[in-house]
Amino acid sequence: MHCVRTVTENLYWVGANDHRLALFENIHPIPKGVSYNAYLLLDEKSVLFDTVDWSACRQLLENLEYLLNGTPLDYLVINHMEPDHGASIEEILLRYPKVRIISTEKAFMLMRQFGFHVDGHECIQVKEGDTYSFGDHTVTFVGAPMVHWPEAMVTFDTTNGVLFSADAFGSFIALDGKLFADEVNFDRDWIDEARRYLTNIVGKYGPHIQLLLGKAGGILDQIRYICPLHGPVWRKDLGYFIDKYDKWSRYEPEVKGVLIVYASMYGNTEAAAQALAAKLCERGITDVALYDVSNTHVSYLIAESFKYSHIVLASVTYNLGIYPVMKSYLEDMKALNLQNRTFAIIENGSWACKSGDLMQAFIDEELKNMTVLNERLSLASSLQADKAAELDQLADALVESLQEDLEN
Ligand SMILES: Cc1cc2nc3c(=O)[nH]c(=O)nc-3n(C[C@H](O)[C@H](O)[C@H](O)COP(=O)(O)O)c2cc1C
Repeated sequence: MHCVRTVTENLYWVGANDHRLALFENIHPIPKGVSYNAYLLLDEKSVLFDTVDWSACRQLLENLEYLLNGTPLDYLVINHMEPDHGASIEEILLRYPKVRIISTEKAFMLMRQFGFHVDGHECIQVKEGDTYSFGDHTVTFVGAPMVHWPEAMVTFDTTNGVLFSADAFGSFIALDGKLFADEVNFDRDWIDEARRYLTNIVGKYGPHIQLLLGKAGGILDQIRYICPLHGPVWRKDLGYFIDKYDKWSRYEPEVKGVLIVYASMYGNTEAAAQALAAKLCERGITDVALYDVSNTHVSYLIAESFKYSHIVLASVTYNLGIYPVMKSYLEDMKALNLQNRTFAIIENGSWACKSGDLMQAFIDEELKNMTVLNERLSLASSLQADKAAELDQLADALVESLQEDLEN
């Protein structure tokens, strides 16, 4: 049975939802699922924009069969061939052998690498600025390399103002009947997962997103719909989401507040993290989030690190090193290019405390444009009363730095 939604006149969402996949890219938990979006335009010619993951192929085929109603599929536009969108290409080619495929040179190369068997079908190679008409609708193709693979492009329909934005403006969470961002409470229920999607999947490529935003900026007044490959379609308040993307891709914090991430085996470092959180709240800084690095998947920590302006790292020393899970979180920050944050450090050790110096060195040497506050809290096994003044100094320094940020 088909399951489709109308985007706008003659344009349909023909994708599917996935609640079975536990790990996106086999690494990021998606407890609320994900959607694979594909779109069908019924003009003089019929055009399918992208396909879906192999697990959702059957639903896509039923949706196409219903809407095409016995007529052929004329074109398949592949904006992004990564297997969660491109895996069903081959099945489409088998079912609709006369379909012409439109994509970039690199995408065709990668399709062949992945064994999608496009040869023998008409492959139309397009590049930045090329246009194509399907009848009433004329589209322009715009390169979007590294958002999120090198072959990616986006397609803009100049007739109805629809931007097929590939992985840009996507989000985790299955749609489950809803299609538009204005049909959900996005700022309450979706923004955290949208941030987690963007920062972990494409976070490394901020400058490439900026490039794409620059291109979109030139036609902003013409864009009426943003149709991404995951998550809801945007038709209202586009500026809200574009502004988030702008901040994330410039590595600018969204919130002047404090993220505290602690690594603790027996609870003493955790107690110091909790005491600091209480001191901050007592000083009126209530935008404080606290996480145990050991039981929080790093994708959540990365998303929160992109959100907050200040990050406190509290770690035990472990075999003369940083606690391994904390180290891995720091490595992820580096891999995803996080910049422009202010850090504070709490260290703990029972006989040879090293974690503070090591974390400081990592931030200074491996990360870009970071500041580390001088006020470090050093613990010998547990937080004792004689450290009360140091704890206060750390809280004061964080408040002062936040206030400086707020004034700028
Ligand atoms: C396996 C293991 C290795 C440790 N290695 C060190 C070390 O190299 N240097 C040190 O000063 N403390 C070391 N510690 C002590 C911890 O850094 C920390 O002081 C202690 O676990 C108390 O903090 P917690 O309650 O937050 O876990 C180690 C503890 C464990 C369990």
